[in-house]
Amino acid sequence: MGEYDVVVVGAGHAGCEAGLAAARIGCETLLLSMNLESVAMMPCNPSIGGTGKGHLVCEIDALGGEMGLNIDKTFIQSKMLNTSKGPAVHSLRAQADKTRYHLEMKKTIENEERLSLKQAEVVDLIIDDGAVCGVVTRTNSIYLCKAVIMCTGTFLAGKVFIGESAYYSGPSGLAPSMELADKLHEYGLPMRRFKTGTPARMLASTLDYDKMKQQDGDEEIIPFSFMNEGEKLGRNQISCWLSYTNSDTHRIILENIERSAMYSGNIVGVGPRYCPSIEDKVSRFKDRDRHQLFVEPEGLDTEEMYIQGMSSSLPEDIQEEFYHTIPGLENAEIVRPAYAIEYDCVDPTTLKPSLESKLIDNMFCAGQFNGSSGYEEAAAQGLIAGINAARKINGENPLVLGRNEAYIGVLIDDLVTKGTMEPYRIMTSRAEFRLILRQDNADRRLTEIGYEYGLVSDERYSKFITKKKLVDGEIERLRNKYAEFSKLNEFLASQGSHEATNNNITFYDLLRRPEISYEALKVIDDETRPELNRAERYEVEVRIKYAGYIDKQLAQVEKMKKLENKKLPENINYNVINGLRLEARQKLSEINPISIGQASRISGVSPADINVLLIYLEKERRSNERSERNEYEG
Ligand SMILES: Cc1cc2nc3c(=O)[nH]c(=O)nc-3n(C[C@H](O)[C@H](O)[C@H](O)COP(=O)(O)OP(=O)(O)OC[C@H]3O[C@@H](n4cnc5c(N)ncnc54)[C@H](O)[C@@H]3O)c2cc1C
Ligand SMILES: NC(=O)c1ccc[n+]([C@@H]2O[C@H](COP(=O)([O-])OP(=O)(O)OC[C@H]3O[C@@H](n4cnc5c(N)ncnc54)[C@H](O)[C@@H]3O)[C@@H](O)[C@H]2O)c1
Repeated sequence: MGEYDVVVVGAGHAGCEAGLAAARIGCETLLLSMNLESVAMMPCNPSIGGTGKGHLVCEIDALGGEMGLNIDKTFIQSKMLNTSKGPAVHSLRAQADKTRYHLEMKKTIENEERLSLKQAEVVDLIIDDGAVCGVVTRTNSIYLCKAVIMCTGTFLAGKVFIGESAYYSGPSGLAPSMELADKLHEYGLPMRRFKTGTPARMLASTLDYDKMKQQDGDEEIIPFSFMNEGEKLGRNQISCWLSYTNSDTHRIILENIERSAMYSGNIVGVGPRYCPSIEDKVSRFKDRDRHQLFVEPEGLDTEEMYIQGMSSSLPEDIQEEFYHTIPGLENAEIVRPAYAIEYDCVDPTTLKPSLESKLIDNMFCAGQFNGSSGYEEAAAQGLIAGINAARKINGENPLVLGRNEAYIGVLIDDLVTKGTMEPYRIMTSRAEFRLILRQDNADRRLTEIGYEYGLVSDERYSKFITKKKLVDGEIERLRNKYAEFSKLNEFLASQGSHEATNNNITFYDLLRRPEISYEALKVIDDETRPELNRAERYEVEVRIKYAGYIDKQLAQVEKMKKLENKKLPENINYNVINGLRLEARQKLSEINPISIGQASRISGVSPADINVLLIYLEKERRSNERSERNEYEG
């Protein structure tokens, strides 16, 4: 039916980024989805971002991906979370209009040069000499290609559970992908069974809003994309609502717990620890007398409300009973019941850091297929898989982001190095260099890389360079500029700064005081102060206020880099290296790390094993040097 450079299987959040990235880099790309209604579909929470996830979206954007731009077009409420904590964990979260999010992404894909979107179910791969070179669809069409990107999400052998009922299905009543799942097992890919769940949806007009607490978005809109300015994006259009479970809710759930598919033993898949079902929360945290839940509109043109925090696999009659005990939901009409879904995914330790399979050449993998959970995690991997499929075709080295460069680096390194026994969710606590991996500096960390790899447009790049120059210039100006002594102590007192000074002091040092903001300095600053926008002012302030901590972290990064730069050859035979423990030999052979740094993060590889590897590398280096010299001399 056709020949392409890249075929992407699945047009969820991973597949959309993968397809766009490969096409933007110059590959003729085909994006196949079982159903075009599932393009960038949100089968669960109608929101993008949140703790850790907001960071991923900013990074995707800085590299030239689409998720940030798409949510900026379609958000209906925006909120910065964790503002009472340090800037490292500030996380942007936006409610999306679910349907508009899907339609806007579909439109972007439809209008992208070199990218074709088609509805088709892939049922098999064509593999020649260990490398994938095409796909076969249910209607026996064959598409040949140089690389395939697997992004099948929760559809692969999807099975839905509601109480005692269980049936094969994809999410939201869509068809599951069964044949492809069988083929992947046949090809010997080590597959896993994971599960996830979603709460009920309720009819907005049947809720009692007087009994719930209104949750409005922020006054000031902060965009996800570095290309946008908040003031131009529109405003918050909806409210969310906060309510709580109570002892009646918990009693009903506990009395019927055996009827939950999770507890009856029907579900074999492992669920996400950090998005537990309400059954899990009530049974695991028995001392808690209530759990909070948010009622969130799914869009502007629908009456459906999402009940965040209350996913379940209890039967429908029990769902009716326990949801109705919640203040505000007493008379709620359930329009879609909560359900759990089990699906197949691959063991991510069988992937290289480029996201290419170690078992089938030219097959790249991304998203829920790799054992992660979440739209943002999926999109981040999709982007990298798209870039690396294109680079492999062009004979170039893959893009592998370090743990010090991006949350995307942390996410992929965790998956391919440590593996995961449950759906993996990103969290700020998973990153060791949080203070340098902030949302606000994602452009500084990644836009040049995106430009070099061919994804960032000239327009984005020049916007970034202008911002960089402005911010760096302003920091330099503040470092060299002294406050006028006659105005100083009066200013300090006005800011509640008790530490008066008898010395001259620079604006830079003034700004290091926690109680003094960049904005406040304006009154003692003169006309040389440049006009900065919100993002630029924020970056200036954070970089000065946290300079000490940031420098400390950068020094740690330098240490880590030494280990990351010590590359391990791909064909190393760990079984013949003396001194390695048996477990280390097995794990190192399985993961085949690319560097000493990656090796040191494999569970089961001890510091003593790392020393053995370092000695081995040094011996190899000397022996290579000797043979080179001998060759030269003789
Ligand atoms: C019930 C439920 C609850 C969830 N809860 C949340 C949540 O609250 N928040 C959250 O962020 N994430 C949640 N998730 C997970 C979230 O949906 C995924 O993490 C995210 O959508 C994964 O993106 P993806 O691109 O990997 O896969 P998906 O979005 O699932 O997309 C898969 C795509 O692959 C296509 N496809 C599959 N097989 C084939 C085939 N053989 N041939 C052609 N096309 C194929 C599908 O049509 C679809 O387009 C939930 C998922 C479900 C179903
Ligand atoms: N819910 C599930 O069953 C499930 C299953 C799989 C994956 N996930 C993952 O979970 C993420 C969604 O997780 P979640 O359900 O924990 O929600 P979330 O990550 O969006 O977090 C919700 C939290 O956001 C805060 N919040 C602030 N303002 C809010 C508002 N107006 N409305 C709602 N919450 C507000 C609250 O602290 C609340 O606890 C997805 O990104 C996905 O990765 C969830």
